[in-house]
Amino acid sequence: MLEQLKEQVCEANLELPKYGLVTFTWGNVSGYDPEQKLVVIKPSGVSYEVMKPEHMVVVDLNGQVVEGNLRPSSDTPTHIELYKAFPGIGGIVHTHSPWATVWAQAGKGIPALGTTQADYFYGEIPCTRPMTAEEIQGAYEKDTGKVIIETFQDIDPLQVPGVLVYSHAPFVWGKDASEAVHNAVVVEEVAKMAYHTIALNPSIGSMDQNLLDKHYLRKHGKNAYYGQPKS
Ligand SMILES: O=C(CO)[C@@H](O)[C@H](O)COP(=O)(O)O
Repeated sequence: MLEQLKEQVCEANLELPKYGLVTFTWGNVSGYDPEQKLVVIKPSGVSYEVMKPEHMVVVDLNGQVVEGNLRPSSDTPTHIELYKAFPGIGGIVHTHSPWATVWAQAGKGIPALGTTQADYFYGEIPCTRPMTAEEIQGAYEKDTGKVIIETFQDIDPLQVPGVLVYSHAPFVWGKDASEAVHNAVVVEEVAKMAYHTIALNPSIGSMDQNLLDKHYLRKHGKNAYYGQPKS
C-alpha cells in the first residue's frame, strides 16, 4: 500500500514542472493513507529531474519520519495540519505558481468570475489572513496550516479545494495526489483568467449564483452526472 502511494506521490510531484507550476525545487506534493495515518511527501530540496518513488519520505501525524533516508519537505507540518483538519482529502499540493502567487502576495482571494472556476470550486478561492509575528517566528509551517484551517471555518474544503496563503502562495488539495495536482493547475489557470478579466472590466462582480450552482453541482452535486459513464 505504501509503495503504491509512494509511486503515486512521486508521479504527482513530477507533474508540477510538467504543468509549469514550479521552478527549481520549489513546491511539493504529498499523499495520505488514512488507514495507517501516514503521510508520504516529497523530500526537501531534491531536484524533480532526479526524483524517484524511493526518495519519498513517510511521516506520521506527529511529523516523525517512519520511512526514508532524506529530509521531508520543509512544508510537511502544513500538510499534516490539513490532513488532520480536513477529513476526506488524500493529496495536497503546494506551489509558487506565478499567477496564483500574485493573488496571494496581493492578499486577495480569487473570485468566482466564470464557469471554469465553478466546475471545480464552489465559489471564491480564499486568501488567508496575514500571519502574526509570533506565528512567523514560532511554529511557522504548523501555523501556516492553522491560518488555512481558520480560513475554512465556514467553507467546506471538499467544495473549495484550495487556498492562497497571504504573502506566500497556494496550497491545493483533492481526494488523492493526482486530483490535487489537477486542482492546482485549475487554480493557476483561473488566477490568470481572473487577473485579466478584472483588468478588462474592473467593475465585474462575482458570477451569477445560479450559474455557479449549475456548473459546480452538475459535476459534484448529489445528482452529479457530468462525465459519468452511461450506466
Ligand atoms: O514554500 C516553499 C518556500 O517558500 C517551499 O515550496 C519550497 O520552495 C520547497 O521546499 P521543499 O519542499 O523542497 O522543502
